[in-house]
Amino acid sequence: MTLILDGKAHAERMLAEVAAGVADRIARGHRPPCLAVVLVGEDPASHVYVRGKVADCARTGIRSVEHRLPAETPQADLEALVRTLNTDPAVDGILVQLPLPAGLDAKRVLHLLDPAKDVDGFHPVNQGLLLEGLPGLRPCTPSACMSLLKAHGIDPKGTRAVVLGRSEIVGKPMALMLLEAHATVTIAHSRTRDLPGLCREADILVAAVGRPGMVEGSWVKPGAVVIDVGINRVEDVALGERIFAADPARLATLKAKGGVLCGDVRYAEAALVAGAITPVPGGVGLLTRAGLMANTLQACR
Ligand SMILES: NC(=O)C1=CN([C@@H]2O[C@H](COP(=O)(O)OP(=O)(O)OC[C@H]3O[C@@H](n4cnc5c(N)ncnc54)[C@H](OP(=O)(O)O)[C@@H]3O)[C@@H](O)[C@H]2O)C=CC1
Ligand SMILES: Nc1nc(=O)c2c([nH]1)NC[C@@H]1CN(c3ccc(C(=O)N[C@@H](CCC(=O)O)C(=O)O)cc3)C=[N+]21
Repeated sequence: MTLILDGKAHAERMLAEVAAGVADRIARGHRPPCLAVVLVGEDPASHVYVRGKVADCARTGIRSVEHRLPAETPQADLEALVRTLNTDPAVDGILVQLPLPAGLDAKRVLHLLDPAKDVDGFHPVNQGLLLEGLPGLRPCTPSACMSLLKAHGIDPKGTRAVVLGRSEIVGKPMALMLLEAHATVTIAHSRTRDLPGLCREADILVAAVGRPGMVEGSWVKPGAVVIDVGINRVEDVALGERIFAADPARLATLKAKGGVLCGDVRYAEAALVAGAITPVPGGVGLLTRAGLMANTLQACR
């Protein structure tokens, strides 16, 4: 039987833990932690994610302050806002939602953040602490994946892990965390030759690419643990017919609703082969949000 790594259940546990930590601080006379979310432009997916984060803040007792800026905001204005939030003693965590609209330099903004308020773990100081294996604010998505493995008693030690994707926010930190947990890690990307063959060697396969249904069932080693980080919205029926060939219910939803969310992995195919697998939706995404709440409490402390 394939184990379904249920992100929702684990996120609930993590949120309850954060809520207890917040309540404890308040009982001891402290103010609640405060997260500032900066959202530039009108990207619909970003608005959905930010709404989710604000809901999680409400659930855990964390105060949230949203700063919405128009897409045409000049770089200097965005940087000025970040500087203000850096020095505001009422703000514990700052999240600048990515991607930024074209014309804005995300790296320059992220480098400006006070590392102690960088709840995304994207600042070079925090990335450097992770590289050295030291405590710091760590990127939420890979932390969430590690936490999910641990909660299910899956120990990466000695396993062969393959991470698809080498971004600063998911792929690279994911590989470092698996390495820290004593896996033997390979990082694959768009120039990697023979991805299917490489994936078939993985005891733990993490997909963080952003290509719907790229990982086919035949790429998965029997019994492997499959972590699907990708969040993609598919609207093209022809594409859906290919990637959901083994998933008639999802194909029907796509046709009926005009779009569905799916990961980088063909879930229905891969679940037949894998030992354990995360669904999309209901997997890593919810945990990423819960991890952000945990990081905000940590930054506040
Ligand atoms: N669940 C969650 O909480 C989160 C989900 N995501 C999702 O995860 C996915 C990845 O996000 P992110 O890391 O930011 O994406 P990026 O676009 O920054 O990185 C994608 C990576 O995938 C690689 N890649 C692209 N195409 C291929 C291919 N055909 N074969 C092999 N590798 C390929 C790229 O390689 P190269 O470097 O060579 O270009 C790159 O390293 C997205 O779907 C995103 O929405 C992201 C953050 C959080
Ligand atoms: N500074 C920054 N930090 C981020 O952490 C960050 C970001 N920018 N930009 C975009 C990506 C993506 N991301 C997700 C968060 C939650 C879900 C999530 O809640 N997903 C749910 C539901 C999704 C839905 O219904 O649309 C699920 O998978 O079940 C997904 C993806 C955070 N990211």
